[in-house]
Amino acid sequence: MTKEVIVNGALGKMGQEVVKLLNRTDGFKLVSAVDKVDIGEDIHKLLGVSAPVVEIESDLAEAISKTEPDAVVDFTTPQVVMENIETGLENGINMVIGTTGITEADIDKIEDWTEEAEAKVIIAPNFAVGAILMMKFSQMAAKYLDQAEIIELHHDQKLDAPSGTAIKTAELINEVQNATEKEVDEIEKIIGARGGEEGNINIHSVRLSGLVAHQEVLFGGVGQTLKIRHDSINRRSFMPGVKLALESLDEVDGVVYGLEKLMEF
Ligand SMILES: NC(=O)C1=CN([C@@H]2O[C@H](COP(=O)(O)OP(=O)(O)OC[C@H]3O[C@@H](n4cnc5c(N)ncnc54)[C@H](OP(=O)(O)O)[C@@H]3O)[C@@H](O)[C@H]2O)C=CC1
Ligand SMILES: O=C(O)C1=N[C@H](C(=O)O)C[C@H](O)C1
Repeated sequence: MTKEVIVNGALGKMGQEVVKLLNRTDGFKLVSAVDKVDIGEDIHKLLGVSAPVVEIESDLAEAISKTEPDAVVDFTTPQVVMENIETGLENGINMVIGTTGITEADIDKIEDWTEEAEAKVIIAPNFAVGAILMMKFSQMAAKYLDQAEIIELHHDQKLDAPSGTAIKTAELINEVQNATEKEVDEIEKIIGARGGEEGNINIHSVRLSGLVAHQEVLFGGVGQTLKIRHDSINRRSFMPGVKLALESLDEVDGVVYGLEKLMEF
């Protein structure tokens, strides 16, 4: 059966890719596109996609009530993502969330909402399979190497820092690493030079035009270092993960946090 999908943030960098994914993939149909500008315009025409007209809507709740979709895919902003999830779930709609900025406390809240709504939510800070492997390998390495720092590098239009992927990676490392106390009293001569801290892990955020989404996890041990790096060189890298999440909605319950939960290891 064809899955009918709304893309929220459809004019954004990721939203556009998802619209194209739905168009080229059998079994999926875009039924509405929601964003803040170009309201009433045909999203397919704007993106140069040859497909039936789908007008851009300004309001997610209205788009849901007009189209009654099987799922909403959300790539908007950390500021509005919780409101969007609440709107989707209030209407009993399953959601696939790529937008970052969702905290552990937010997940507790979303779990409550899904129970009330009897709907499901899949949240993935990163939909690129290679990035999932980078996080998994980092967690494996952290059992054996006691020190780690993360450098995440992104395009200069990214609003949030550090990236959702870096936070999730630090959480995974913190779960298993035997953190050692720092042996020196550091003096930070320029504030922020040592990056931000998530648990025991320092995270450094680089923003430059020319970049897409990249991350290095650096480990240190006695007399050795290990570097694990992933590069998304374009946004199509995230699409197999988005497709997997949409396909998995029928099989999951409640809230799933992390694409790795849908993969076999
Ligand atoms: N999980 C993953 O694999 C990935 C996650 N991301 C995350 O996805 C999010 C979006 O990234 P990206 O596409 O690069 O960002 P963009 O800024 O390119 O796109 C966001 C879009 O959402 C629109 N928007 C903002 N508020 C609303 C709203 N209330 N309702 C509907 N649309 C809205 C924006 O409009 P306007 O510009 O006018 O504000 C914009 O068109 C970020 O959090 C990013 O970190 C990104 C890549 C991969
Ligand atoms: O904003 C982006 O571009 C990305 N955001 C996600 C994040 O914050 O981790 C995923 C990926 O890194 C691209």
